[in-house]
Amino acid sequence: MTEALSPSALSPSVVLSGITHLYGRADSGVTAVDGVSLSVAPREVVCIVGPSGCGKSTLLRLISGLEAVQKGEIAVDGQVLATAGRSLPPEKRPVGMMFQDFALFPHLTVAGNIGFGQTDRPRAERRRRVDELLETMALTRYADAYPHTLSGGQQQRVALARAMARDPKVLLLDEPFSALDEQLRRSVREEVVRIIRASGIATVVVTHDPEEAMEMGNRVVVMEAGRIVQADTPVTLYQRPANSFVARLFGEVNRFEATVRDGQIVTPLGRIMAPGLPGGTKVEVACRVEDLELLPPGTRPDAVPVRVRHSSFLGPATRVCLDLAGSEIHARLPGHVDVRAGEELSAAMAAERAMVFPAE
Ligand SMILES: Nc1ncnc2c1ncn2[C@@H]1O[C@H](COP(=O)(O)OP(=O)(O)OP(=O)(O)O)[C@@H](O)[C@H]1O
Repeated sequence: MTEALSPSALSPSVVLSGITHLYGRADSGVTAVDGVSLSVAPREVVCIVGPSGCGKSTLLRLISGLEAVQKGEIAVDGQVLATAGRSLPPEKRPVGMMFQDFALFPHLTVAGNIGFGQTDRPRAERRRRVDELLETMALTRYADAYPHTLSGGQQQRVALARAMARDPKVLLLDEPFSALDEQLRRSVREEVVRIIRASGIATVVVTHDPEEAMEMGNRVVVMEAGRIVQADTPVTLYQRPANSFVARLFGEVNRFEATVRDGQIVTPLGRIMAPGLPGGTKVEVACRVEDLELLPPGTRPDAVPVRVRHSSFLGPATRVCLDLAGSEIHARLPGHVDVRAGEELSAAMAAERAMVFPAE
């Protein structure tokens, strides 16, 4: 099948409906994607984040056409690209893809790389688009250079330009910054986000780095074992995670098992009001390490005694490991905090920010 299958009334942008994907045999294979439905609005940048093997790359490969859809439907800009057994080939899809290793052609110049694969356009138009992209990416002076003579950040921009060259309706970026070192990554990331937002192309970014997802995405989709666990804005994901896995993905937490009694949950760090939860319900209480306050002993009635095990200065913050009645908890305090191993302190939890989940 080489032509579009049919227009879909549902899809203003990218619409994935009920996608399930299995590698290998039905009885012994791996379900890489398990019933995923997701829409991406025009101009939206959606980041898919999750641990290794959760199915992120498979999802991108399905949208780009590198993998055939087995179950469900993929539509882009109102055009159904793939359903089970029927698929538009990758080169016919209005999709631009950028890979983690950039995958530039070493024997082609920068301009050659950007213009590659646009044979369906008149030469003059192709040239104009390449020039335009060279300018957008601040690469005009490198037009005739070969990829190996460029820095990692410049190569990144060439790869992005190539992905954008055919004016795709959707851009797919798979771990776009993993080949760059930490320092370069931050500045290149800002630059790439600026270019993508200015282009207005709906974009799906796959990353295993939650901070990267929060920084880039209007919306962040958290995947675990082939399924979407939560899709929300970065602020909502951080403040109201759907479960303990999501809470832990976006920052270090202290976790306690507890049971609801008379509308309250008693934790080693104090009481939390839990109106509406029936008595006897087993729960997990999670408290972010930055929501723990450390005070001199005896300063507040709601604080509990702790002893410092050790601390690490991390630059913007100090991470303190504490003994709380024989178990270990952690606090993260802004700046440099001078605490010593063995020091007695008291710890108070910001109860209003504590998160309560069903016990696992
Ligand atoms: N070609 C393949 N053949 C068999 N199994 C595969 C294949 N590609 C991926 N898988 C399996 O499918 C699951 C999902 O893989 P996928 O690459 O989509 O995950 P991911 O979230 O992108 O992981 P990573 O962050 O490590 O790239 C994994 O269990 C993986 O081992």
